[in-house]
Amino acid sequence: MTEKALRLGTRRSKLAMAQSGQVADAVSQVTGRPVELVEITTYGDTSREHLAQIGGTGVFVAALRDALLRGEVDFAVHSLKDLPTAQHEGLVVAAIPEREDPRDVVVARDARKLTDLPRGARVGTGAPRRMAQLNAYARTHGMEIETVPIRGNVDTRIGYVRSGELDAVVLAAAGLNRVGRIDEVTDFLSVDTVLPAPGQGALAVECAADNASLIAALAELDDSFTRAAVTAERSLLAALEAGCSAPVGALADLLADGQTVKEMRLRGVVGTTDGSTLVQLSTTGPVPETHEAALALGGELAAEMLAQGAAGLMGERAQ
Ligand SMILES: NCc1[nH]cc(CCC(=O)O)c1CC(=O)O
Repeated sequence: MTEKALRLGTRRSKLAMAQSGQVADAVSQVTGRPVELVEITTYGDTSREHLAQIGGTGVFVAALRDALLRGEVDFAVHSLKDLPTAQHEGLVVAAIPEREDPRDVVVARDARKLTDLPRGARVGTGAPRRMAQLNAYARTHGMEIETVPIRGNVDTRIGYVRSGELDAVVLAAAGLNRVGRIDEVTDFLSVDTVLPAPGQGALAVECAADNASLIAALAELDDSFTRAAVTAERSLLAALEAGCSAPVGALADLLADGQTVKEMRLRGVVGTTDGSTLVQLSTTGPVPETHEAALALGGELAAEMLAQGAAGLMGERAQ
């Protein structure tokens, strides 16, 4: 007799289906149960407005969470960078699997890199965080680029380059990896040039807080370092009182001495979308052993950034 299938709620975009499918396989392996994908449409999928205009964080996750709370599905997979930082009543992030490449990348015509885009190049991105850092880079490197707000799925965005409407678009490497289009990248951006969004490249597997047996099974997919890193990054975002459409970048990584891991470093950036002002800081501390320690690392860096005027740079944020 086969066991009853677990129901995985997912958006139907190619990216969501790819990452849900990946987690479905892993969950099936640890539970020995089949996993069935249940497609759910979210406001973020149907709205034509720019993300920054829709405003609220988590437009992509609200419908999935409703389905979880109503018991229509057993668990859901989110891109962690789209997940609001506030804990949601009745739900728990039961697993954060190992993060993949957190970097942003460029897909440009003529195989160009960011540094050899032509004068006046039109570069598409809907993220204020990317605009701020790309414009700051251009200003300090004597380049002239025009950042153009776009949205849509990966195919749509790359389509603007293929059609000649834009010279380049900036996307997350992780998303391109998941939909099998990483070969089209023409430049992997150093995180010193563009710091990724908090949680970028990581997934969150969420389920009902009272489903103890599923929580225990999903825990096997959890990667403790990724969890500590993204917890620190998201703590920084929360302490800046910013959301996923704010011009905030954050990345935590490990500093090692040979084979020995020494410390965790957390880097943060906030800026105006025109790139005229950036507050860019980093801090290091012992590798957090607890959730509270990871939160504290983000809180410390946020306090330093706020002391340097970070709050005043987020006036353009959506909410
Ligand atoms: N902004 C939308 C979004 N949300 C998650 C990803 C994929 C990368 C990830 O999971 O971090 C993307 C696409 C992108 O930013 O290019």
